[in-house]
Amino acid sequence: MNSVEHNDTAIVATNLTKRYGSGNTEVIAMREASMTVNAGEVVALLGPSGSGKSTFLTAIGLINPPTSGTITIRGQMVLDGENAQVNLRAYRRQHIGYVFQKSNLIPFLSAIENVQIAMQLNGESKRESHRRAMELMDYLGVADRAANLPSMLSGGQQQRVAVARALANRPSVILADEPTAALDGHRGRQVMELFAKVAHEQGSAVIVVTHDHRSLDVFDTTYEMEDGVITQSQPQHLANSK
Ligand SMILES: Nc1ncnc2c1ncn2[C@@H]1O[C@H](COP(=O)(O)OP(=O)(O)OP(=O)(O)O)[C@@H](O)[C@H]1O
Repeated sequence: MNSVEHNDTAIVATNLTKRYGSGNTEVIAMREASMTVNAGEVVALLGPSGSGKSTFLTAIGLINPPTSGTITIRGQMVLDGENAQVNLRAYRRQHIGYVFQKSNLIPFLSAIENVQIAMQLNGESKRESHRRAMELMDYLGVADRAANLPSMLSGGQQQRVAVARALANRPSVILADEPTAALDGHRGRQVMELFAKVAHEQGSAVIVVTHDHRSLDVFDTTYEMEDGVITQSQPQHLANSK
């Protein structure tokens, strides 16, 4: 058990700053960006292209550490600036589900094997991982493509398999970078609703970077990023009640 049963704060990002390059070519992609997400909360992060959203998400996902600032997940500090406080690879595999802008499926594995492997790496049996992968793919409307290689699926289908893979280990943190960009409006909304359902039912903390303003009512909280700075927008339920 982790050390946090008493505390429902899932993610605390404090004053994250990220500098790429140096001297003339230095880019400050995040400036003292902070965000707290509770277990069971689903959050949208909006902002123009280049504002730093992917940089923020990959920092929380323990893929691209910040230059400075701290990230605490489930009560445990995992990154202090660039310094790892845990085994990042193992931590990521167990606790974080990540959906990238592109699906990043393994090209030589079938769709269902791509979902199963996430569970098998965590020690799940072949049989149980197959059962859960099928259940998730069914839920996402791609069960009939289970045996196909990613190259035989449409972009939207590949992305739905990637969402299934991210949910497979019931992670406590789910991060998605424009997961619905390749989907039509209806499917896109379904995926957003699925994230909200997983957050509310499973207690995961979910952050979704999105440009899709049509589905914002699905989210508990909306943040905006501009020039590397994050601000919280008006709480969604208040905006909706106008
Ligand atoms: N590896 C890198 N090296 C140098 N600069 C980078 C790197 N990655 C991102 N940047 C710069 O950091 C800034 C923030 O980029 P980031 O990808 O985080 O923005 P974004 O809001 O996710 O954009 P988009 O919506 O277009 O995906 C941009 O100015 C970008 O050019």
